[in-house]
Amino acid sequence: MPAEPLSAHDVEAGLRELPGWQLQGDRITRTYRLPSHFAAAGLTVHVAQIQEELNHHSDLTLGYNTVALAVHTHDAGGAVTRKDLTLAARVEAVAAGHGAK
Ligand SMILES: C[C@H](O)[C@H](O)[C@H]1CNC2=NC(N)=NC(=O)C2=N1
Repeated sequence: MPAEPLSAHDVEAGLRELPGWQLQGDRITRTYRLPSHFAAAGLTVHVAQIQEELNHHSDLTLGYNTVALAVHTHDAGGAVTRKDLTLAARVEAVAAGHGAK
């Protein structure tokens, strides 16, 4: 079933439950800071695993000690959908375990 675009109100409500996530343009975004490059690489792999499980993929960027995500739903014309908020929540649930701030 195609994901439906969320209203601006629903996006804002969803982001209130996701500390550090924000709406930038037509994507929700978050940059995590990690204690080391290796920890950042580990979180990147973990996020990739979650994304494959959900079949929903962010633009995922590994920096020196950062992991940045930017996501919207291509199948919804680039709008933010529930799938994006679900991915964000799944990443939030594991990030601290990698030492992410
Ligand atoms: C065919 C495959 O199911 C689709 O292309 C999936 C893959 N990952 C995706 N990721 C995102 N962000 N949006 C999508 O619409 C999407 N669709």
